[in-house]
Amino acid sequence: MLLEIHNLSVEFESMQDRVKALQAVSFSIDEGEIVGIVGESGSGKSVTALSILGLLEKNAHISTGSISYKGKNLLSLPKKEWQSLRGKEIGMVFQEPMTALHPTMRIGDQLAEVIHRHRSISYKEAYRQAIASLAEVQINDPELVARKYPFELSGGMRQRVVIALAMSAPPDLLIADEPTTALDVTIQHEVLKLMQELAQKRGTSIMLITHDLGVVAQVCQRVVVMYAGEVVETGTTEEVLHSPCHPYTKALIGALPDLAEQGQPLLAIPGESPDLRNRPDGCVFAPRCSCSLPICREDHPVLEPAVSGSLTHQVSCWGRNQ
Ligand SMILES: Nc1ncnc2c1ncn2[C@@H]1O[C@H](COP(=O)(O)OP(=O)(O)OP(=O)(O)O)[C@@H](O)[C@H]1O
Ligand code: NI
Repeated sequence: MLLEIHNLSVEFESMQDRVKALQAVSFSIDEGEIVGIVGESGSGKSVTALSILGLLEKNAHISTGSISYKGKNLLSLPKKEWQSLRGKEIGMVFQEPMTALHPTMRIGDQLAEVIHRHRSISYKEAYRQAIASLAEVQINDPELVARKYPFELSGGMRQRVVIALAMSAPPDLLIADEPTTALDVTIQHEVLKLMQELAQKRGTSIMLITHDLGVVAQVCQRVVVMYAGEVVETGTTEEVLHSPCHPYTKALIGALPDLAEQGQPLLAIPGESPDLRNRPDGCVFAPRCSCSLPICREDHPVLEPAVSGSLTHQVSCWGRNQ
């Protein structure tokens, strides 16, 4: 197993209150696997990503759990070691490519600089490889693009450059937080395909955060469904999308006209998400659930096999056998 998150809980503290953003999150990512993380806004997807990267804000407090990467718990690693994994072994791509790029540095130099830093080769050779990596992310005329500044490129081109940057080390794990949300649908498709191909070629695992179940259907082998900072269901893409078990997953999928179609953001389901400052004792989804039982308001369910004996398909729901 490349990455194993176990029982991870994260709280944000402020003067007034304490927001429990993640509650006992557990899931894993295997070598070469693309795992989709889905869930409505505020469900804790980005906090999970930032926890792995060691980029949580100062007011965040990891109250329980471990994040084991290649068998080492990142949370107990010296800060320096964790930092050196980031950008090298663990790459990242975020929604807004501009944040990853230096605004006043030419594309070719940015890439060459990173490549030069991670490998023991001359700058000249690194620049040559930078051009090659631009070609690899299917940028036409890479020599020309290498001389441009980020603001001179379209959003889709910029995100390709960021992917080239993230893949240049190359990483064993790529954490992509809604990498294509800001792009238009046809470009989204191309950029995703590109990430998928690069990952396959290099054996890179991807943790892909997305709002788009069509994207999951297309590129992910496994899915983790999050709700209010908890994993409520997980399984192979086939299991989760075709035999969803949790009422929340069912609601998400039921609201979609066509799963195979990309570019359909998750629709809002009725009701409000729970107050993360004051988590309910029972199931977090119970107040919005159309099939809740008396026990759902009292006791917290845990992840258990969705059908008896299943090792992959797990769900946290008292009504799972009904
Ligand atoms: N620095 C912070 N201080 C306080 N609360 C925070 C902070 N960062 C995140 N949170 C809270 O943690 C919860 C989870 O946020 P997160 O950004 O992980 O959601 P998300 O699933 O990525 O949502 P989206 O789909 O909108 O990106 C939210 O309720 C958010 O308000
Ligand atoms: Ni997010």
